[in-house]
Amino acid sequence: MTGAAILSAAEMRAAEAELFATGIPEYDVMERAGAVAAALIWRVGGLRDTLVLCGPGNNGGDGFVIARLLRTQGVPVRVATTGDSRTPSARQARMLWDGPVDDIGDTAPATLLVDALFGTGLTRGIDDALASRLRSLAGAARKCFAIDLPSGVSTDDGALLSVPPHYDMCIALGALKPAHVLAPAADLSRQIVCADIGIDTSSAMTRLLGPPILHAPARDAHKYTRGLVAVVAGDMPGAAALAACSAAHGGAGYVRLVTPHPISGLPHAIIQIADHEPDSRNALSDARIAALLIGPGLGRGAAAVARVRAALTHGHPAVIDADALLALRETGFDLLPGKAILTPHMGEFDALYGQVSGTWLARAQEAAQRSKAVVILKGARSIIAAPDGRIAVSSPASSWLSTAGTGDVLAGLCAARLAVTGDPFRAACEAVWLDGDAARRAGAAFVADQLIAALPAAIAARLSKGSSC
Ligand SMILES: NC(=O)C1=CN([C@@H]2O[C@H](COP(=O)(O)OP(=O)(O)OC[C@H]3O[C@@H](n4cnc5c(N)ncnc54)[C@H](O)[C@@H]3O)[C@@H](O)[C@H]2O)[C@@H](O)CC1
Ligand SMILES: Nc1ncnc2c1ncn2[C@@H]1O[C@H](COP(=O)(O)OP(=O)(O)O)[C@@H](O)[C@H]1O
Ligand SMILES: [K+]
Repeated sequence: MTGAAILSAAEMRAAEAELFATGIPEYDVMERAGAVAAALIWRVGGLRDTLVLCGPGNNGGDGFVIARLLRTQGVPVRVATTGDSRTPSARQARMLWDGPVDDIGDTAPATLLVDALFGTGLTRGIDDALASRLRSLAGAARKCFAIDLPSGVSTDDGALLSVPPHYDMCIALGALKPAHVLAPAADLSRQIVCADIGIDTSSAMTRLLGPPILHAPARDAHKYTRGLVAVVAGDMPGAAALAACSAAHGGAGYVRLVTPHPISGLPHAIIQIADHEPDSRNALSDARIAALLIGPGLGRGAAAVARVRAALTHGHPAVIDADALLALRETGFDLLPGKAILTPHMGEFDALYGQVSGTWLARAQEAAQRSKAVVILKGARSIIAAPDGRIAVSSPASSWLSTAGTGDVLAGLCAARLAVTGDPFRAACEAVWLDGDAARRAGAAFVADQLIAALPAAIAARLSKGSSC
């Protein structure tokens, strides 16, 4: 899996412990962290007067290193603290700082503010007086930097434990944390930069969604080897039509729309199969179907549940969306094929899985394990979870996606990528990435049809070198 690693506070501590076990002293890692952060602040802030706020733990220790290194560059730096430094590394960093140390309660503001109060060690909301002092110093500064995390956020779920200010840059140390990718904490910083401090993150199971590498069809490809997608339509044919078009533009070799009523206005390339049998038996028994999509416009009630049940008996790799997700409440998850992608938005997620506790990452993970399927929890940032523990979190997508039919487009795209790759997690990751990129290309106020039109360009941009189009 590509994309920057996302580690929880406990995983970060374990990764640091592994690094220390190789013989690297903890303080050296703090120096490294401070050096990378100071270089980033120097690049943005230059010689402007700077106030570094240092807390009692190692986050505060990072702050003392940053202050010392900026000072050696000639930056006028002041440090203000909440009190004593409580860890050995923080004390060492403080000892090496030879400038004055103010009390945070009465220090003067500066042009640049560096928040090194609390990082992954925050256990509860910071008290109101300190939180309000942080906000007023940040409000008086021209630029604010958060070291590792904005002080006052919960590392593992992105909740705000107190009311933090907004930052121009958050410098994540060693790895991203869930609070860097989950709202509301993730929305506090205009820019989030991850600083390499020597932590090995190669085995991280949770990652930011990275750009996929796609391949043009093989030289000897034909429509069936490229992937046959069957889309099952229902009561509202428009949604299935959108999904079918999306599958066709998403790279499938052949798209069949199995529909009870002929749909006009579709591209001729989409083959419509009249479905006069309620169980679609003949239309779906073709062993060449590489991905089945059911849900967009399906409808609800006993007939829809029966249709889902019948469609899934063929065992084709499947994408289950919209109304078909609700039907799964009746059928249970055992009906799902070995390769399946479920695409609930938050409402469908709650309806399907009930109240699952924990962070959104943990909830998506538990849902994937319970249903033994890849789950895309859709939202401004979508979470893609596989039953084996892998999770990818997308960067925020264009908010213009909040328009009717874009879920159908994503479902069709998932089906196309599933048909092409045969790998549900990879397909889901590719689909979410391409969907987000197509939305960016579609610009403002697009409708779902225009999102589909932008898919070929999004795919072309991710083709591997050597792929011809
Ligand atoms: N362990 C390491 O080697 C490294 C740690 N690093 C830094 O260390 C940070 C984690 O350090 P710590 O574990 O010391 O934790 P923090 O520095 O985030 O904060 C912990 C301290 O704050 C106190 N505290 C927690 N919640 C509080 C609250 N609501 N009000 C007042 N005090 C509160 C705790 O009692 C403790 O003294 C990371 O975020 C990162 O910035 C980096 O230097 C990289 C290396
Ligand atoms: N505010 C937003 N910012 C970014 N993406 C969004 C936002 N709101 C919705 N989306 C995306 O738009 C799509 C909407 O899907 P869905 O709710 O199923 O819509 P529909 O049923 O109308 O097709 C999902 O891919 C979701 O991730
Ligand atoms: K901080």
